[in-house]
Amino acid sequence: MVTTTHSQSEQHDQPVIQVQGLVNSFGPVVVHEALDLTLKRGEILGVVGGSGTGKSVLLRSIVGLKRPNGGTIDVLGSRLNELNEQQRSQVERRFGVLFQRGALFSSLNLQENVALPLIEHAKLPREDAEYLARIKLSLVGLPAKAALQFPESLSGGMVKRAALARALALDPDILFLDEPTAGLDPIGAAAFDQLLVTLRDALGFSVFLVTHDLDTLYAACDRVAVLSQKRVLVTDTLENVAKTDDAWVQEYFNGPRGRAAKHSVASTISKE
Ligand SMILES: Nc1ncnc2c1ncn2[C@@H]1O[C@H](COP(=O)(O)OP(=O)(O)OP(=O)(O)O)[C@@H](O)[C@H]1O
Repeated sequence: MVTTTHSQSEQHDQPVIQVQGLVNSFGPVVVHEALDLTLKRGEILGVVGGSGTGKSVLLRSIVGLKRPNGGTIDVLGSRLNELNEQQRSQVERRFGVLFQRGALFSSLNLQENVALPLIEHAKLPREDAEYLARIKLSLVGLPAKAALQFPESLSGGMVKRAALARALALDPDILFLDEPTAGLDPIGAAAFDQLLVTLRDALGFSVFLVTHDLDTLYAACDRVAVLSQKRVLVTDTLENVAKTDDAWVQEYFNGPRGRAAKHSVASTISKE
């Protein structure tokens, strides 16, 4: 059984992530300046913004892959920059991460791929880890026979599902997804969005979701955070964000693609 250590200071009604005054730069290039962001418990937060606004850098700062140049990041009741390495890895064990190019290992079949974090981090014996891996693979809607298949023999949608199963291997409290529907056809992308919502409802994790996909925002996100001008310009429901007086927001949400995504969700709801 996988167990997690919950911080005693963690309160149920606290946000699971609170970023305040975040600064990130690479040499002279300042990416974030006084950036604030909150992820509430159990929500799916869509993080959007123009290319190069720092969505991936923000994700990487929170999961510990980029050390911020300033500000604070509180995750699950712990202030990250005050933790020692061991405390930090305990917090990070409660994350599930699916990177855009977060490829599976091509030399391992799906069950071995998903079992890997269970063997490495939860120290489970291989047989138990692979048994749990098969459960995770079925949780994301893959047929039993897929467990023994190798990534290269599968469709893009199936690989994405398997990568999601791996991100869920350690029963994370927070799932980080970077462009999860990139490269999928619209039907595969819609199925992935639906799966994400179903799993969130069933398992109760919180989701930090970087995306360019307007359909995903409409279909899966409870709130949307817009990155612009080195900070989070606005975080609100999609309806309210779309009313924000900002050129990029207006073009993105109320331009032709935004209107099409809105219409497509409205017609799906009316058919239900
Ligand atoms: N390791 C790095 N070294 C130097 N600059 C970097 C590094 N990583 C990111 N950057 C810069 O930080 C800025 C933000 O990058 P980031 O990848 O977070 O943008 P993004 O909003 O995710 O973009 P996109 O939507 O195109 O994926 C860019 O100007 C990028 O060139």
